[in-house]
Amino acid sequence: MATALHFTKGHGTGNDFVLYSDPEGERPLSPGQIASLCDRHFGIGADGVIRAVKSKNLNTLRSDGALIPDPAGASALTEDSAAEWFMDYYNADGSLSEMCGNGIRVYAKYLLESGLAVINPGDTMAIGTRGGVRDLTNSGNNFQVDMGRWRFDGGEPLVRVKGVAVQRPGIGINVGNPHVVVALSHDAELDGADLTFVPQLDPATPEGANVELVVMRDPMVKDGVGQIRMRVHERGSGETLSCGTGVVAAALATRHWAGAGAPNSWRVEVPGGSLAVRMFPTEEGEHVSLSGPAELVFTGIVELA
Ligand SMILES: N[C@@H](CCC[C@H](N)C(=O)O)C(=O)O
Repeated sequence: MATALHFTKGHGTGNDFVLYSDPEGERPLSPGQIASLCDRHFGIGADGVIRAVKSKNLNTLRSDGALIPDPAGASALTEDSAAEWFMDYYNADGSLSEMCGNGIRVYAKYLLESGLAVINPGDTMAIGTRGGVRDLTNSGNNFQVDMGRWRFDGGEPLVRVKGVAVQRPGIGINVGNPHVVVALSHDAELDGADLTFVPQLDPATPEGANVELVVMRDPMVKDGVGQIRMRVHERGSGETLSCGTGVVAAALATRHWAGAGAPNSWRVEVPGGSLAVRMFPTEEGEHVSLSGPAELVFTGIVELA
């Protein structure tokens, strides 16, 4: 039986999402339904699906159709009791991801515009994710996300990318979700990469990884801000026009490669626009933030099988 789903389409620097509201946790979708919604020919078309659900009601749909509570919701509330809303994020192939840096800004805008939450300019709101609670600040026309602690993770696998002549060493960085960042030599090499194929990692990681290809701008630092260009192959979604967590991982990797004296503010250009990254000290160690636009484009109703 087909049922109707009210949705909103949104994007952050061209990384696009289907968002829908399910505060009580009555409508989690199956991986097949998510893949159908994201299909660019037979569905709405998107890089991912975001379900707006209250943290206390977070659940998942088992393959036999049973709804089971997801402990990530309770964990979010334990971490921060203010994290009333949870970003339940799925890639275009229906797989789960822990975190989405563009999606969370679009999600905040969706909560705001649909009257589900109030985030006045200058206000900060805590949102639960499977990668931990994230604080979002409404800075007027943009949103800034405190992406929290980050870590080197996953070693330095060799990365083979179609269209790039030789294998390159990457660097594994986790910002809630897993990334491998690879430095390329120049713009032509970045433009020549064929990201319709999944980059091959050696050794492969069981949970997979998002792979970012990066080129430093010339000069690499302008007015105290580091500048890089990036393309990305997202786990579960393929090449996208932007990836917020990938942008953060790329800035962290480039600062690491640049060594002592490298800046803590970065501007990262992606095919869909540009995003700002800032590393800053906190009592619990260094945090990193991501700032950029969030747009809601249209709403609609879709019939779900
Ligand atoms: N587009 C996102 C990342 C989405 C999840 C990613 N594909 C994964 O599987 O970890 C972003 O803006 O961060």
